[in-house]
Amino acid sequence: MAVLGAGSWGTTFAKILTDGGADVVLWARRPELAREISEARRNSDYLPGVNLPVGLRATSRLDLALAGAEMIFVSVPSQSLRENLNQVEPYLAENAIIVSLMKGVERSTGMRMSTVIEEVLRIDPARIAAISGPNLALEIAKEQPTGAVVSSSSLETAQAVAKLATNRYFRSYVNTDVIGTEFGGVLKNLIAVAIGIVDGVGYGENTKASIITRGLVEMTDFAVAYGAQPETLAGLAGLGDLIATCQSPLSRNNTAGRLLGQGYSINDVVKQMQQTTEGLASVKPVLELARAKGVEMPIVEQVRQVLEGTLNPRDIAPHLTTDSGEPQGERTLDDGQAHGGASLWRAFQRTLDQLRHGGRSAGSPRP
Ligand SMILES: NC(=O)C1=CN([C@@H]2O[C@H](COP(=O)(O)OP(=O)(O)OC[C@H]3O[C@@H](n4cnc5c(N)ncnc54)[C@H](O)[C@@H]3O)[C@@H](O)[C@H]2O)C=CC1
Ligand SMILES: O=C(CO)COP(=O)(O)O
Repeated sequence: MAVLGAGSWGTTFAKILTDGGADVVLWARRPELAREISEARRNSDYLPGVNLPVGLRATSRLDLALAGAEMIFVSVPSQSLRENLNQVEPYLAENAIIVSLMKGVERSTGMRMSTVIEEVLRIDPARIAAISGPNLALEIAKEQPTGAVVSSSSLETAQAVAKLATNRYFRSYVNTDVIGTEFGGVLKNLIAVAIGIVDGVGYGENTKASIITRGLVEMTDFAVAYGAQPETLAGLAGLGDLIATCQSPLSRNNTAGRLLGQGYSINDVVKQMQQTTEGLASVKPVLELARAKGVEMPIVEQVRQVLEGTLNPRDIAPHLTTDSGEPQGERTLDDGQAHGGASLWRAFQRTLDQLRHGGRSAGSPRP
């Protein structure tokens, strides 16, 4: 099988698969990195201090990496996925399964990674899977015990991938909620940026716990509006990843937020970040998708304002400080009474909206 992308997560995932007994070829863009991985068994820029398994091979030749590969795991920055898939297509084995390891949406279209894969490679969704969960690469590369979720519209595909992506320190669970699993990974990055900002400003645990909890509500309402199961957002791909990313200084999203909170401008932060920071590119498309479904995301909105320099990081809060201040329940559009009226009303509005627009929601980007 092949893993495409030899950054921190691609290399770590190649190790997970190899340690699980699979025969893996890792594709690196740069020949010198492929050489370092194959010969020195190291990827010193991305995973300092980690010894890679002896069986893991690396190459900078995409044709060699893909030759006969029945399963292809993709871990490149979300914004370059489309261009990479165009290069993959000529070498794709018939019936190969493609697995996304990425946690972003395409900025120009708002599409999830599995839908970009489906569109570019024109393959049956049953041959596509996505993996997500609390998976800080360096911790897993050091073989610290961890869980993740493999999701595919085909349970059989999810199970086949999960069997291979399991070893003594890594356990893969399965589900068929691809929307919830992918959006969980995308949205927790945005909340992690907010928590980084809070850390950078110097606020304490109450602010963080309030933002994490309110953030989970935003994540759940958003994902459910696009067809996800709420339970997925309460699982490893939602709450699990939210906890890991918000707590850890290893998180690039959290780190970027911290720098913003300390007063650096977005340009300075982008210059300082050496690795992929998906959250920074996802804010705008996520807010557009939220608007299309009438979902309120005050925390993500404040992250956008801090990124644009229109909100002082010290003013970040679990709620918009400019809102009416009217008492409300904890779910969005909820009046606080213990009934399902708010969500029923939302579902009704959504159905009406879709009927008006021939089955698609108004002006919605393609998630
Ligand atoms: N690092 C982590 O802990 C985890 C990362 N992810 C996700 O994995 C994806 C990849 O992230 P990382 O490996 O962490 O990023 P990274 O920044 O460590 O590595 C990205 C890799 O992609 C390569 N790359 C950059 N531009 C490219 C292009 N145009 N075409 C092909 N390759 C290109 C880089 O050379 C590098 O090897 C992201 O979507 C991230 O959210 C998911 C779970 C954990
Ligand atoms: O997705 C991750 C952990 O699950 C990695 O988070 P960062 O991209 O913020 O480093």
